[in-house]
Amino acid sequence: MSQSLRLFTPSQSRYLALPKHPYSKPSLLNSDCCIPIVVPRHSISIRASSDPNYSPPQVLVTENGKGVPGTTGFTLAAVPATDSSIEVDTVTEAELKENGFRSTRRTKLVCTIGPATCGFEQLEALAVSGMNVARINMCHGTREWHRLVIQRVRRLNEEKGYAVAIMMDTEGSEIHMGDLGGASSAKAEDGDIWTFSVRAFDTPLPEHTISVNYDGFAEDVSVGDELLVDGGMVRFEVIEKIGPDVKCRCTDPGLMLPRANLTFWRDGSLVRERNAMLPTISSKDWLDIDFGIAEGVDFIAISFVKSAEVINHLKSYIAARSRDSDIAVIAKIESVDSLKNLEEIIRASDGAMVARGDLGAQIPLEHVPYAQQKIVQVCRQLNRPVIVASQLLESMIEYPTPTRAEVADVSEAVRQRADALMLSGESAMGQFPEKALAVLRSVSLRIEKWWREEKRHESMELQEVGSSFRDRISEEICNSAAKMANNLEVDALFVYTKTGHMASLLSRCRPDCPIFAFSSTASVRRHLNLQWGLIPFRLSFSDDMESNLNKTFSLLKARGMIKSGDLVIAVSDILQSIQVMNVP
Ligand SMILES: Nc1ncnc2c1ncn2[C@@H]1O[C@H](COP(=O)(O)OP(=O)(O)OP(=O)(O)O)[C@@H](O)[C@H]1O
Ligand SMILES: CC(=O)C(=O)O
Ligand SMILES: [K+]
Ligand SMILES: [Mg+2]
Repeated sequence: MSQSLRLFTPSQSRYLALPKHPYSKPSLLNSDCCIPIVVPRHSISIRASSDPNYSPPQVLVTENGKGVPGTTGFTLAAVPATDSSIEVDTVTEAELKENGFRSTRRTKLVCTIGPATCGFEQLEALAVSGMNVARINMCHGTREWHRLVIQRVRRLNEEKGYAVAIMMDTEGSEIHMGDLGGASSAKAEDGDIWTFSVRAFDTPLPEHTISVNYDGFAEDVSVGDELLVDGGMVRFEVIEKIGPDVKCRCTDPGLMLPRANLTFWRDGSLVRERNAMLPTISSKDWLDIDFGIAEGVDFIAISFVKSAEVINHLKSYIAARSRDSDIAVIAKIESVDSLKNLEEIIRASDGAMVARGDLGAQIPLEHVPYAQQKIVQVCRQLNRPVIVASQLLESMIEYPTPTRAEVADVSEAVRQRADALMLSGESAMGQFPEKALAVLRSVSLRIEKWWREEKRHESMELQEVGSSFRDRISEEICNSAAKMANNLEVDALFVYTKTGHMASLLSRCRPDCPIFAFSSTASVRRHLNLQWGLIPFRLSFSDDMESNLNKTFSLLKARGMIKSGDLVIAVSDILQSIQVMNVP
């Protein structure tokens, strides 16, 4: 058994397990890592250490969770890289082989994971259907549940070659209802009287009672105010205040979901009393952020961002806590303040989300489409990925087909060339998560195909973003390469990038052809998976572009993903250059 073991470390360096052999090259191991591998009948996990003084890495062979006697004492030896040392997922590979470059999907897809999708097979089904990023919402579920989902996504990536990134979304401290004492929803009927209370209740809650998370609630509201649940899905009128209890009459009936957001309005405008002073990141959020850092999530999305300051604060916190981590911070634009400070917030962030659910509760609904367009545009100008989120396919929580209006809404976000579209309830707790994802995918593909059929190049005038001279050179190279790619109708752009920056600059140009982005770390590869038009590959490359290109061509040709004669433009941040060539 041991002679033929092949181990893949997280960085995909290759090692062979040699039984009872001197530990020759400890420095080749990356870091303290645990490598789960599966061989017939046995599941093996290996602990390796990069410390040269450390005794040979311990190998523990387990079967059904129990150690197998006589199987310790393996050591590791490096194996030269071979043909398969390029990493891409099987779905992309099959798509490239079958349909060619041009038809690959450019718009990325984010799925909120919930009870409907947290199983390994369900997560795998989403990955097969095109999920690029898995989102976990810290408003719901327990820490153990979140950890399990993260582990499953990791396993999927390791075992199947996907680069599904993990996004953790904070709860934020705006006003919301409690968890309904465990009920999945509560129905409010026309004329019903409900009590909204800041008291701490034991479960079960008294009938027609909703707990509210914000202590100042009962003082801030006034009799006559209109109380909106989830941005108006259900409406109440405040009729009486009795200490911590606020009695309300339902004026617009509907279904209330656990932890639904609450806003109150007076004389037609949103009331922001002391709740305007609530911190963007609550003490619970900080604990969740610590959890996210410890678990090494790829993105942390911050709810109800009001200013750039909170983003800067969080970024320095992350940097201090985890020296090598590259967790990206996504600003959720879902409040009046975030719209006021839009540019500086986006400049400070690594990306943004148009969180239309709460945004639509804070500004009049008819303002939301313009806000969306504006946020998408600003993000594009400042070279930050942008996600359009919430209610894209809301009816598919219950029904297997979307409404025409929903399809039109998805199309509009694709037409705006947002980087990514997001499913919320549709994938978290809906009845048709895979069907909903399939709709996002097919609508994206259809719109993108129209652009090609009509030869409609992207025409947005892009302002300069680079600050240093070197950055400006990279930017000019990418702008020119994208333009050349459109004019010469090349098959693909190749970009070799250490940090991912050069790939994002190409993506920003929204070229007609797909962008093959080669990076040497799995983490950069996952981050690139949120950006428009990028097909992220993991590949170790050198400073010699000639040899990088030859290596890539032969690896991709061997796997049938490109063929002789394909026209390619290559750029890199190693050697600032543009090369145009046919695949030999
Ligand atoms: N981990 C989870 N466990 C249980 N239900 C969940 C979970 N995640 C999401 N849901 C359900 O899916 C619905 C939609 O998810 P979504 O992430 O959009 O949350 P939300 O409550 O609308 O808040 P947000 O404004 O943060 O998006 C939730 O209202 C909840 O009912
Ligand atoms: C996604 C989210 O937080 C919202 O739409 O409100
Ligand atoms: K949230
Ligand atoms: Mg929200």
